[in-house]
Amino acid sequence: MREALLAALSTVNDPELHRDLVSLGMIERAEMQGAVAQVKVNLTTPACPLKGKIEADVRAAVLAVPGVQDVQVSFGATVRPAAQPALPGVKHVLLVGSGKGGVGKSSVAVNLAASLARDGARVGLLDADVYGPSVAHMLGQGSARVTANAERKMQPIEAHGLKFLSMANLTPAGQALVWRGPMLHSAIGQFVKDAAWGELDYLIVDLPPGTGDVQLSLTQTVQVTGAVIVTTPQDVALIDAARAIDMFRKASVPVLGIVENMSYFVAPDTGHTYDLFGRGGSRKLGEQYPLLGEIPLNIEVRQDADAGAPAVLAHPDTPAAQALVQVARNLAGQVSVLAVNRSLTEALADLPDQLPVV
Ligand SMILES: Nc1ncnc2c1ncn2[C@@H]1O[C@H](COP(=O)(O)OP(=O)(O)OP(=O)(O)O)[C@@H](O)[C@H]1O
Repeated sequence: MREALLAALSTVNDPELHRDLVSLGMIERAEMQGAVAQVKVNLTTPACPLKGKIEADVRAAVLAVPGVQDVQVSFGATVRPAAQPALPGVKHVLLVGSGKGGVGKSSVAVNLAASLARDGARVGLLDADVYGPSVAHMLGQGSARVTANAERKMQPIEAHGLKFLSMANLTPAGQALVWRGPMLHSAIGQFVKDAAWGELDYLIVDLPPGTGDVQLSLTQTVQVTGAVIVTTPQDVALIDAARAIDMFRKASVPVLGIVENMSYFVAPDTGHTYDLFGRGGSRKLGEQYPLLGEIPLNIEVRQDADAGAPAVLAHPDTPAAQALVQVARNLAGQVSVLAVNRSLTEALADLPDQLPVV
């Protein structure tokens, strides 16, 4: 009977990976208890954007097996690491960048991290926006101080289900950082490598806006899985976003997608939609980069950031929070696609040129 279940499950494709669940090694359990089939699917990320579809497809395929009267589908998740893991214990380093300042990059980074953590992933957030660190404030930890552990490594601060490090928790409040390139380079290196991040599925890095020293440092210091570009639909932001994309391309960092923030505003009193900065402009950035989502302007996003709680946790039912959750899941999906495709390519490359004659 197990063979019949597996045969049925091998007809179900992961909608993003375009291969069947059995050959992807995603079926952890397939057995009968009486007339009820028990199937456990091990997803490639707990933030799987298409979990609902996978569940419906599994159910339909297994119900077609003769003798099966009902199906119970359960899920686990193991994030597949990048071909070369970024750091010991860290499966993926994901950069969040923008060309222009003030487009909401830090707000997006904080909410992506919180959303992935709420979905069950182990998440770290590094505030590499050293000149304007806002992550600590957005997580309500502006006055926390970073401590060192027994191995003299920086101990990330824990808040809202994730770990983070920010320059704001190392320098006295209100003081500006006046560092040149080489000092920045070593500080970023320490943030990444000399911190006790522990086991992480995703380390999200909030970059400073633009295309400068910090961005370059990071891509040289650590194996990055990919970058996300945050922009508004406004032409000036899009022009700068295109520059950021070009920088990542030159540094061989894959661009995993675009997030269009402040896409539109729905007036709470009239329900009218206003496209304050234009709309849909991110599509102009090119077909080759997936649009991970369009996030409306919502007063809660700003208020929650000021109050120190990510909107995806504090106001999960608002349209902006829902859009941010979707962006986080779409991003996790893109990371899975990249990781699975890379490991397949590597496995193929490892095959001998000529298979032995048996
Ligand atoms: N979707 C949104 N709705 C409402 N307010 C938002 C939204 N996104 C960001 N904001 C607000 O806009 C301001 C700028 O956001 P944020 O600091 O995240 O931008 P940034 O791109 O990281 O800026 P910087 O270039 O300074 O690093 C903040 O006050 C934030 O709360």
